[in-house]
Amino acid sequence: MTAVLPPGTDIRVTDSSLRDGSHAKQHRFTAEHVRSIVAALDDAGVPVIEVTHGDGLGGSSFNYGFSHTPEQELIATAVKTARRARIAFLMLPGLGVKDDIRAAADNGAAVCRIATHCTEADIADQHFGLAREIGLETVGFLMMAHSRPPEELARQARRMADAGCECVYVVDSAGALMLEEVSDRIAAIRDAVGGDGVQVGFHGHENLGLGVANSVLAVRAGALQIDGSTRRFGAGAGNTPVEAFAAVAERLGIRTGIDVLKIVDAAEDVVLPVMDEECRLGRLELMMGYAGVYSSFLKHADRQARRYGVSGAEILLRAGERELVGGQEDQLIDIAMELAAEGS
Ligand SMILES: CC[C@H](O)CC(=O)C(=O)O
Ligand SMILES: [Mn+2]
Repeated sequence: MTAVLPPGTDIRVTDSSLRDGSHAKQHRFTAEHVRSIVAALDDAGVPVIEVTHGDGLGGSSFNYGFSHTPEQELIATAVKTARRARIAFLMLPGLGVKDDIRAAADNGAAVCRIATHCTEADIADQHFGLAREIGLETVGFLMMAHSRPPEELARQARRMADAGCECVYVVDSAGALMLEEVSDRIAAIRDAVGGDGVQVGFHGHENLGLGVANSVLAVRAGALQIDGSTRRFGAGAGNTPVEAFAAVAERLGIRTGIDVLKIVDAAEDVVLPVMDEECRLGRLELMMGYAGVYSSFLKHADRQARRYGVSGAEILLRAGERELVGGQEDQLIDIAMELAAEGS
């Protein structure tokens, strides 16, 4: 079932605080965190709330970081707590498997979001197929979308749509896309798949401070689904802040269905207290947007910089030059060792 926009809205917002924020929280979410955040977002009218380990189903591991609480328990808690919102989960084929999708559906999740690197949509064929078969709504993530031109993303989007994806997202994993670079990508995908009723979405990060502006341009180019995280609770400098986006959208006449006063209270009184530290646009975060590095590499790069006594910014610059993709976090160690050997 392609996402039907909630009555009286122009677009649908998905809040990713309890999934992308898992990177910032080093995957230490508890059931109580999920209960309090879902209750507040649901009350503010956020229509979709994503809950999973930061790296998706099956992400709890030595490489990515172990979850405090099993993610299926967190998903079940979110489903029990939400009165109106649909609960979504993320999965990266290979990290998560089809049985994980079945388990999330059994726990009541309604939206299955499947993420691949933006050149590798074909690895998700069977996962979209299964998700549709068991009645889940499907969303596809083309990650690191800054790294490929609009026409290539459009070809990958076609592949996802043919496999059963109902909304293809341009995912600015590195927070590196700037303004028209977003519009052009959204428009190319909309032209490629929109005729078949497939929607287009945008997932932004704040590493260049452009999350809200990029999201507005995405809507103007035809995106019907927009991601954000309340209080920017996400990887890197965080995601497009839902409360700021809701306020700007309202001023621009774009109806999100989110109550601005309630979401700013949720940001301040409920989400902020759960964060270990506020997501900020500091040196390393900015460097991720500048160099085009996966936002979820932030904590890993920072850890290796301290361990080897080298510059975190230099690590990120090299990671950008090498076009590292998700799953290659261990190469940050190699880069840190190289820098240490070079004495820089
Ligand atoms: C590792 C999954 C990743 O965090 C998905 C995402 O939110 C992104 O690429 O921005
Ligand atoms: Mn993200």
